[in-house]
Amino acid sequence: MIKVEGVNKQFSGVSILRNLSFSVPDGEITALLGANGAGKTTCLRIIAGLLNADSGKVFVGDIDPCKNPKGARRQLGIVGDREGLYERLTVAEYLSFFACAQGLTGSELEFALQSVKEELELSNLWNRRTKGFSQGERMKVSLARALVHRPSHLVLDEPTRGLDILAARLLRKTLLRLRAEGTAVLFSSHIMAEVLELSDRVLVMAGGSIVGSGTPDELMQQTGSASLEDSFVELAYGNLLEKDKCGEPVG
Ligand SMILES: Nc1ncnc2c1ncn2[C@@H]1O[C@H](COP(=O)(O)OP(=O)(O)OP(=O)(O)O)[C@@H](O)[C@H]1O
Repeated sequence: MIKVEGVNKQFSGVSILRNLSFSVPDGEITALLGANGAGKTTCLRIIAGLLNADSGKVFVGDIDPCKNPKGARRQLGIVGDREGLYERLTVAEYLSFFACAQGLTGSELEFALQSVKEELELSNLWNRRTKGFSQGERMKVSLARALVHRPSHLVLDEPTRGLDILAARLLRKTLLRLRAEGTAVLFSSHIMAEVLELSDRVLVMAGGSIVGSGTPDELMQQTGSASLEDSFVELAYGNLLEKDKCGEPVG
């Protein structure tokens, strides 16, 4: 389970996350939704240990990434908003480097590399240097890096960004397999069809906190909406839309 407890974060004196709390259960896929700038990436970067919260706590399993970043990283796969590939390495060298950094060696390392190569259909890219890779190819390699050490928790920031239809399908299939194996999966997205297809639970962020959570059906019931998209708009922009209707300035 991933737990976020009372997390606050400011940038240049502006509050981005305010007493943010939620949990991501094992064996479930949880979607994190929010308007542009709502703080999703900031939240995911804090869980990944790439950014410190001003206050509050995060747990990956039992581990606090602030106290034990290496231990948390072993249990966590991250697909971030910046791919950060090492362009002079081939895909095989790059993934091998990351798997070794997570403590894999010998036959265990070989098995992990082969598994990820097959599952993510990376054969045609395997011995190519990543310099010049397309966005979709870069995303596939990032996903492979996140999965190569078989983490029990997975955090993905808009993972289908740049993927073509077949690659997006492959990603969805992979996430569903990981869920069945008990992995706790958290992903951010703006694509409602994808959220509906994949998520067990949805978290809606606005104003730096969670303003709605539940299954897609529960959110629709709570807001009296006919679709998940309408529920999201109601929860994430409801106050702004009300103000707009009253002729007050928005923003
Ligand atoms: N390092 C930083 N310095 C200053 N402001 C930042 C920094 N990182 C994020 N922000 C600001 O924090 C807010 C939340 O950004 P964040 O990237 O978390 O949003 P998001 O929900 O992921 O948005 P999107 O859907 O557009 O990707 C934005 O207003 C952003 O400009």
